[in-house]
Amino acid sequence: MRLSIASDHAGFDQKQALVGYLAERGHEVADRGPADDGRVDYPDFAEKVARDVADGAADLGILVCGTGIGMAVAANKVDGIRAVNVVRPDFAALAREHNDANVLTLSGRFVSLEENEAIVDAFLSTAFGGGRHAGRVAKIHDLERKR
Ligand SMILES: O=C(CO)[C@H](O)[C@H](O)[C@H](O)COP(=O)(O)O
Repeated sequence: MRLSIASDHAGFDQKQALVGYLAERGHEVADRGPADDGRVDYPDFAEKVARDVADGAADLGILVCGTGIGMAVAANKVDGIRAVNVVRPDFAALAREHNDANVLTLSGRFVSLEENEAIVDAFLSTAFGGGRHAGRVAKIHDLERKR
């Protein structure tokens, strides 16, 4: 799978670890930064990953900040993005199956790396269910045209 990943300073250590974790599992990983743990603003990095996904350069995106909340809020401002902030694996699977979520945002400060790896595994291994969910996802995108 082609993945785009980024963080802010609060998610940097886990982002670095996840890049290796995902590459070891055969994914093509585009690390969109930052390159060190210096203080940065999460919207700048959320936009990079969100645009990779929205433009089709990546299949799915992963963002890590302190809570994952700021990254989700920012990424969802890009048309076509359905970013979800997830702290448990079953929610990650449901976000893919029901919501066709295309960006996963993680907490680097409140969730362990091992837990986040399990969340990522669930997210990447679950397909969109379609069916009754497809019309609901289409209605989400109708909202973009009403902005
Ligand atoms: O946006 C966030 C909270 O919703 C992220 O967790 C950020 O990483 C956090 O705000 C960064 O905080 P800091 O005090 O500037 O390190």
